[in-house]
Amino acid sequence: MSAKEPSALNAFERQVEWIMFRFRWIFVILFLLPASLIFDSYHFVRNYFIYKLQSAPRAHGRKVARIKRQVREWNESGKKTKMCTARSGWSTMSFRFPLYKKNMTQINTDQLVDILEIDEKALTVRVEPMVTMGQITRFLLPLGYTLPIVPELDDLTVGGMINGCGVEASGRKYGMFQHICVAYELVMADGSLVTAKKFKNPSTQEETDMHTLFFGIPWSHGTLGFLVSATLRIIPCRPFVKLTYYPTKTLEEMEATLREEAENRENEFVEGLLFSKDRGVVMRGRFSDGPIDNTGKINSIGRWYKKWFYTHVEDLTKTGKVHTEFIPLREYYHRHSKSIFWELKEIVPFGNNVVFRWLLGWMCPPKISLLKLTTPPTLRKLYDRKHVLQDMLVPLDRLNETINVFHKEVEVYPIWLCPFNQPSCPGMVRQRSGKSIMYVDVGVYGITEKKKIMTHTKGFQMMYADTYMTRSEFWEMFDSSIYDWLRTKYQCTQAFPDVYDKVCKAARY
Ligand SMILES: Cc1cc2nc3c(=O)[nH]c(=O)nc-3n(C[C@H](O)[C@H](O)[C@H](O)COP(=O)(O)OP(=O)(O)OC[C@H]3O[C@@H](n4cnc5c(N)ncnc54)[C@H](O)[C@@H]3O)c2cc1C
Ligand SMILES: NC(=O)C1=CN([C@@H]2O[C@H](COP(=O)(O)OP(=O)(O)OC[C@H]3O[C@@H](n4cnc5c(N)ncnc54)[C@H](OP(=O)(O)O)[C@@H]3O)[C@@H](O)[C@H]2O)C=CC1
Ligand SMILES: CC(C)=CCC[C@@H](C)[C@H]1CC[C@@]2(C)C3=C(CC[C@]12C)[C@@]1(C)CC[C@H](O)C(C)(C)[C@@H]1CC3
Repeated sequence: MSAKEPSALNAFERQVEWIMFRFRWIFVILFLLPASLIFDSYHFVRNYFIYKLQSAPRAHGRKVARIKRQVREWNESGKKTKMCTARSGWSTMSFRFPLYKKNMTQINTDQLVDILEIDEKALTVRVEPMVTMGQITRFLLPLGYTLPIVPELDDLTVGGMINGCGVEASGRKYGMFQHICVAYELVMADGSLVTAKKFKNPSTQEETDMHTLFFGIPWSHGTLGFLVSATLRIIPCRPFVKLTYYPTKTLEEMEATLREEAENRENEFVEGLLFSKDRGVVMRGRFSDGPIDNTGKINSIGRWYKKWFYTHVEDLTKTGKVHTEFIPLREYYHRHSKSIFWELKEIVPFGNNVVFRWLLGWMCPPKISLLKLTTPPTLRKLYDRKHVLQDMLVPLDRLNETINVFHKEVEVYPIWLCPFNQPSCPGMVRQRSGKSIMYVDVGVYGITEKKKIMTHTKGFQMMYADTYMTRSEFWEMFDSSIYDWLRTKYQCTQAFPDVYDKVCKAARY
């Protein structure tokens, strides 16, 4: 790790920065909360009608034909620049704006926003890539199904979760988002439409190729082709999660409890939160029909007047006692949305105050995309210097070591701990042990006075976060064997940038 150079700001600039940071809530409350509500209501009504009219499956063919035509036109016009999606930088769920988009041919995938079909026999759902997590849970839960993995923030998209990556507390059982995918429909660089999927015993060259492509897509950030639909596994669910909180008093106890619960086959969800290096809580959840056996009460944490989830958890750790309660399933899935993990406290410092919650909590949270769109450059610079955003995926036995590094270098709490199962299969994220290994996502998000640039860390880094790696460090972390082969086979080198050129610091503002 190396220290970041302090930028030379004069006293006036610092004051402007400080005022913008401290009083951003005025703008957020007056403009962004109502705008977010209008935006979400519009999409809710639109999706409702599309669902009722059942028009999405018919429209899908037309949308795909349009994308194929755009790619063919790019081929015919001499392949002057490389291609990327036309999704605007401000609407993506990462801190940075992708600079690379300006100089590329943008292929419009923005209309791919619908759920296409549910197959209750095969237990799958077919969706377009711009479908969001909030949209999926709203659709599936009333039917008694859920995705095995629902990454927290409502606006995360299926395309982002597959081409980037997605983790959630059920990862202990199901792995990462890519591991619940059954098939990808892709428009390739030559304008052809292919379906990449897993074959038990690929028998033809075509099947072998599609099998390999299936493993190559996750983490490739749209540098192999355009995803136009994905078939995802679904599982039956129940209306509540029975959640038990185990407070821990040392890092060793946290690691041991997290491992024990993550390896317990009866658990559906396991997640940890560290509030200081030693003090934390492990939460284990199981599907449930509610408090029929008097083992706890219902806590509707998603209601507008309820405290932010992580503060509720912290209060429970202070009692030092094991606690059990029942949380409605959808509210559990989106438990970190209302407070944007713990980021909203920097933006609306009194957002968790009981009066604010009762009066305006129903409009929260502001949409991340609108927050991003309206972040002035001055504030971006401040976040650049003082804000840490890191998700490190490390084997669970490295947890202690990783926390010690984060504690020494940035000391930001809470820290999010999300165990997930990493199978030994090919792809960019690769462990070659031949068996599945329990990993943990160590998520560090927040303002710090001690910001350092994380360069040498063992494990895998999620690429939406702050990355300062060189090209060689990047390819030391990720496995390029399938990726390079697919890039050559499908003429991607001329059509798309290399994944490093999309995620490195220079490519993002
Ligand atoms: C010069 C060159 C030529 C190539 N030619 C071809 C080719 O003709 N056809 C082709 O398909 N690929 C080809 N590839 C890609 C090749 O499949 C990958 O590079 C290779 O998979 C990585 O090598 P590996 O020894 O680590 O094998 P692995 O990646 O471990 O495994 C080989 C294949 O087995 C399957 N597999 C392995 N583990 C699992 C698992 N847990 N679950 C399900 N499936 C699994 C995957 O499909 C994988 O592609 C080529 C690569 C190179 C560099
Ligand atoms: N719980 C979790 O796991 C969380 C995960 N995240 C991270 O947030 C990131 C951003 O999410 P989100 O805003 O939804 O996604 P983005 O729009 O940021 O997409 C991420 C990448 O995937 C590519 N991509 C997206 N859709 C397609 C498509 N249809 N075809 C080809 N490529 C595509 C994009 O390519 P292009 O550059 O061409 O647009 C981009 O490089 C994710 O990658 C994830 O890692 C963030 C918060 C929580
Ligand atoms: C793997 C997991 C669980 C990741 C969670 C990531 C979140 C904490 C990230 C994703 C998007 C994110 C980077 C964002 C921000 C905070 C951290 C977020 C929410 C904020 C809201 C911080 C304030 C900034 O001014 C700005 C609005 C630009 C960003 C937007 C994106």
